[in-house]
Amino acid sequence: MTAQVLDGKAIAADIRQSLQARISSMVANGERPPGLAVVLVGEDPASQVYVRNKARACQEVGFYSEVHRLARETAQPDLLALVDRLNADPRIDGILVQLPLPPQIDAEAVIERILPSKDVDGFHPYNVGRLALRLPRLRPCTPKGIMTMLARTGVPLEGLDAVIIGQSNIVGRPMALELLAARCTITVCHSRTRDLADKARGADILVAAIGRPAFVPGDWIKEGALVIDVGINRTADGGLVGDVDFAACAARAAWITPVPGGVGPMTIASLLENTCEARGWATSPE
Ligand SMILES: Nc1nc2c(c(=O)[nH]1)N[C@@H](CN(C=O)c1ccc(C(=O)N[C@@H](CCC(=O)O)C(=O)O)cc1)CN2
Repeated sequence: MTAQVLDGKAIAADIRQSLQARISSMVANGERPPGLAVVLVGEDPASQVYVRNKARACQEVGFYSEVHRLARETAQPDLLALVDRLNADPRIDGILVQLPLPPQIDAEAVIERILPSKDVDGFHPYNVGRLALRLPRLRPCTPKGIMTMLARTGVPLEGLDAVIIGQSNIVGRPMALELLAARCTITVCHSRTRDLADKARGADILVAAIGRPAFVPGDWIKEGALVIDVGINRTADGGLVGDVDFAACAARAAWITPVPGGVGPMTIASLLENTCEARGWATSPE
């Protein structure tokens, strides 16, 4: 089998186009556009790229947006004070603090300070809890974007065996909750998992979110599987590779996401959708 490529870049462009049309007609009717505040602490090069891409996407669809760039040495009380101001700002529907944060800042304390109704990352315990209860409000962007891509395959997910490699709060854990809600059977693997290759070989859906370049070889892939690559690993020559060996895995999978141009752009598209939802504008279900 040779996999069909799930083109996240194209799906994200579709989503932005329909949001842009919706927002311009709402604004023409006198409505205030959705507003997003993005906060970046420090100069991590990858975070700078993601924040720039988020700001550009906001501009493209017609959001009100602000980027707050704070020094790497910023003290936690100063960051919390900014979050408080953004919580109280009526132009701002969504607040996102780019992760990772420098070591002097407790990321959990910052996330918990954001009003759950403005938590467009979906990381606040309230939003994670609601997802766990199958009563989702604002859903974490990367798993939400992956669910949108899976829906585009047209493959019914119910009853499939899903294996997730990686147990992070940003991807692995909420991904498990999303796929469980879609009635898949879930295995979450991590650094202590035994017989990882055997577990991966049983997967109808394999999500690789481990942060190790080309970690998943072709012979871990079940014939006809859906392979989702969340990895963004920078090579010495400045290129990007995912967590799966793309060519070898594509030879066995039915569907596969590329890196770049797969999950990454969908993360940002989901952020835009979440900001519309935080504004009180429902976006269409996938
Ligand atoms: N507050 C958050 N921090 C982080 C999140 C998050 O969802 N919220 N996720 C990741 C990074 N991330 C979003 O912020 C992110 C990663 C990658 C991309 C993306 O578009 N990638 C492109 C390649 C871009 C490049 O050239 O580097 C692609 O895959 O095609 C968007 C968002 C950690 N932090």
